Amino acid sequence: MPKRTLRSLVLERRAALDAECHARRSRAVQQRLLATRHFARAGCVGLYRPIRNEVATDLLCRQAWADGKRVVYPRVRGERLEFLAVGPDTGWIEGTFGVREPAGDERVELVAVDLLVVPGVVFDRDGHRLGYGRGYYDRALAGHGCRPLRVGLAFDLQVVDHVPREEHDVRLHVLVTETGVKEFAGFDL
Ligand SMILES: Nc1nc2c(c(=O)[nH]1)N(C=O)[C@@H](CNc1ccc(C(=O)N[C@@H](CCC(=O)O)C(=O)O)cc1)CN2
Ligand SMILES: Nc1ncnc2c1ncn2[C@@H]1O[C@H](COP(=O)(O)OP(=O)(O)OP(=O)(O)O)[C@@H](O)[C@H]1O
Repeated sequence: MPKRTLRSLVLERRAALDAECHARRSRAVQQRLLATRHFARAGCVGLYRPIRNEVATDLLCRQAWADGKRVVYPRVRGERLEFLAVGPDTGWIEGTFGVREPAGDERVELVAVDLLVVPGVVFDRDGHRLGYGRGYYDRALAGHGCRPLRVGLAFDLQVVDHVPREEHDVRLHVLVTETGVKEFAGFDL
């Protein structure tokens, strides 16, 4: 199935989740990640501010702060993503594509991030993902090797057998859904 068809099909499925179901499943996904050694070990965690029924990240953010971890969120700058440190008092402004972005100005280089939660629309069983088709995360992560650890968050309804792949696609190390944590082969975690 072409990327665009797959993307709109899954977006439609995800949009159909009602608020209660979305909240319950988001909690389950986040609790699974919170229970991993990956989260426990990370001193700096990158999150995203959800749009369009993406898995919520609020519990991850609160737990990270409670643990004294550093938390960063992305901001779109032209074709690039920047990551900014965020605390409980950070303000948010409406950025590109309707995503809220930190108002602060404390930039953190991606090499200083231990675990990056990567948003996406469709995910497959080998760690490939499809975003909204602008390539921001693929560009940001190109050439970064194993740091940061790339973790996808998804509802099971977003996972398919095979996502069409291209040369520039950056594979995830770990995918977390409400039913499990999958660590992909080929990485030494
Ligand atoms: N929550 C979240 N934050 C994120 C991303 C993301 O996927 N999710 N990004 C991941 O890159 C970056 C922002 N990039 C984005 C790119 C496109 C769209 C999007 O909804 N595109 C619409 C068209 C919107 C328009 O052109 O006005 C679409 O594809 O239909 C959203 C975010 C950084 N922050
Ligand atoms: N490493 C890269 N260098 C230059 N351009 C890139 C790179 N990675 C992706 N792109 C550009 O981004 C475009 C969109 O890529 P793709 O369809 O894989 O995005 P996506 O994974 O759905 O989106 P996103 O990463 O934003 O969530 C590609 O057509 C390509 O031109």
